[in-house]
Amino acid sequence: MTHASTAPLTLIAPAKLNLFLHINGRRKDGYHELETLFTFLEFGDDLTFTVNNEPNITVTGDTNGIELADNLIYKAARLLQQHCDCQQGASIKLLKRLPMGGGVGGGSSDAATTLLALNKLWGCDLSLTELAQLGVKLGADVPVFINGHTAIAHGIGEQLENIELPQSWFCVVHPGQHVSTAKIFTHPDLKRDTPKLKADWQTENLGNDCEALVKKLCPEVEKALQWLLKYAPSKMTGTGACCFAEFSTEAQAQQVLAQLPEKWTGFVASSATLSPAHTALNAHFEMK
Ligand SMILES: C[C@](O)(CO)[C@H](O)COP(=O)(O)OP(=O)(O)OC[C@H]1O[C@@H](n2ccc(N)nc2=O)[C@H](O)[C@@H]1O
Ligand SMILES: Nc1ncnc2c1ncn2[C@@H]1O[C@H](COP(=O)(O)OP(=O)(O)OP(=O)(O)O)[C@@H](O)[C@H]1O
Repeated sequence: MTHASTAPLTLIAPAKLNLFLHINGRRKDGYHELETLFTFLEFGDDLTFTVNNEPNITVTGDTNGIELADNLIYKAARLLQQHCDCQQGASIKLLKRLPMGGGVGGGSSDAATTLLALNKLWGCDLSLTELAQLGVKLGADVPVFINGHTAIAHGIGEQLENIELPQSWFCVVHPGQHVSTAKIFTHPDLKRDTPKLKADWQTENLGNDCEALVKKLCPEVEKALQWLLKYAPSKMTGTGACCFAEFSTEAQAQQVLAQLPEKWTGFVASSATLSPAHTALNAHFEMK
């Protein structure tokens, strides 16, 4: 039985940061074996879902020129609808805050929030494991957003080991350049030979294997990192272009953001052990 609900539900699709990112090798299918630490930020896109009893799916709002069929929100909704043979549809409105191609996982997070929300709203009742198995078809980063917990990822990024981290504050800077994930992962100069971690790793000592190549290809990323490093330990996230500096208080992070050169954009947010999408979804369905 489905539980149709016509009241709109708004959920966040949070940003992720890769607190380190190691590339251990390349598989025959072209995908890379990774070790990376994912955390979520209390900052992201907003998605508003309104269920309808027709099977059509619409995506409106800040679609930024992405064709409906290419939008990861639409792809996620269709995938779930087909997988569950669901007769309902949805109107989905997007408020985009996350820079596209920024390394903060905006597209993957939008897809995961869509799967999480419609799974509940359409009454599909898939487990998180089943949703993650569907989600990985849309992108290697989707399962971590479905899992919803700070985690070390292995494999292509889909094998997750939940961990606890103390809360930090981050100043995230987008240096205006769009970096194609595919371009970085197919580049001959990418470092792909970092050995697997030993048990006693410390986040602060570990870097991002994509950083040297992206800095070479995108001078603005190098400049943004140099600028952030004046204030605090800083790294690039994912395949860039966003870079982040870590602080123990919000005030310290805001002080740095206030001095951001005008040519760049940025935001301050705290980390969250549990994805804010899960927190909001759990609160909504407990209230019902
Ligand atoms: C680099 C990270 O952002 C770290 O969080 C992700 O692993 C990328 O995840 P994503 O954007 O969801 O990646 P996908 O959309 O699946 O793939 C984008 C491109 O990156 C390459 N790719 C991705 C993940 C991975 N482990 N190895 C890869 O080589 C894929 O071949 C593809 O050409
Ligand atoms: N809803 C969406 N939001 C953002 N990008 C989307 C969306 N749907 C499709 N895309 C496509 O996905 C591409 C990657 O977008 P995204 O913002 O996830 O990159 P990213 O932050 O670098 O991701 P990652 O860190 O996972 O590599 C975009 O360039 C865009 O063409």
